[in-house]
Amino acid sequence: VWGYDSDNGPERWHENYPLAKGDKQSPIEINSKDVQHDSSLSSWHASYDPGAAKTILNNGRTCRVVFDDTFDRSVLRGGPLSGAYRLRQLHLHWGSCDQHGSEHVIDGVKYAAELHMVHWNPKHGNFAGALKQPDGVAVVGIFLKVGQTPKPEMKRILEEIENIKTKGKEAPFLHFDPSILFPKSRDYWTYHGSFTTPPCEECITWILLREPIEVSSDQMAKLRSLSKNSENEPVSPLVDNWRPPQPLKGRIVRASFK
Ligand SMILES: NS(=O)(=O)c1ccc(O)c(NC(=O)NCCCCO)c1
Ligand SMILES: [Zn+2]
Repeated sequence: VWGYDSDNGPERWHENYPLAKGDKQSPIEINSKDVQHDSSLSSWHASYDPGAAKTILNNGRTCRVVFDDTFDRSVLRGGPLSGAYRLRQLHLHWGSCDQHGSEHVIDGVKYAAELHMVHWNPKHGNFAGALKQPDGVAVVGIFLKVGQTPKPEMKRILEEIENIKTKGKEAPFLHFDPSILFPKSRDYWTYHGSFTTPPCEECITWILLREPIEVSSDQMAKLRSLSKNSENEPVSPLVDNWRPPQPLKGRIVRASFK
């Protein structure tokens, strides 16, 4: 089964998931000098219902918060998107130390972690159907940087980690509006790419926020206290669950800002 170790990691995913060698893979390295400012890009808007939050779980590969996406309850619209995309889940990728952990790399900078808010286009019926469409999924990516003024909003997710230490553990996670995690600026980069995990379907419009949010080193340590093993297996820390940047293959990255 795929993972992030040397025997089942990103360099070998293509053996079982051929899409991993596609021309529109994610993440990518973004070099500001190659980015095209697109003045026609509008601003994006999230209208999330805190009541849609359901559970938080450790699936052995990430920590994920799941939302009710059975109707247009929490949606993202605008920016590069046409129509309203439903929020389905959010999860994170992080490193074994503060110096790396993000999937996208910005002008050579790797952040300590990257938070993904995953939305899908209901015009394709359901999430499984959306995975087969180029405009099926939209993921907002937020970079986490270790700093001195950590955002209190991350506290809620990190407090819950105590209850989901090992793979398969799940806990109720109610009354949570993830838009509190957004940074002040709405500036973003956007490009067309894929899931950063197998099967790596190329159905994602990526919306990467330029301004990172701050977390404390203790908060990062909390994230790294998660285990990828089940309860009665040998302890194996859940860290470095990030895919390295993939070939751009001629894709254009657009910026909403100058
Ligand atoms: N990183 S991403 O492109 O935003 C992304 C968005 C939605 C996803 O579902 C995945 N994949 C995922 O969560 N895989 C780990 C557990 C699979 C269960 O074995 C990745
Ligand atoms: Zn992700």
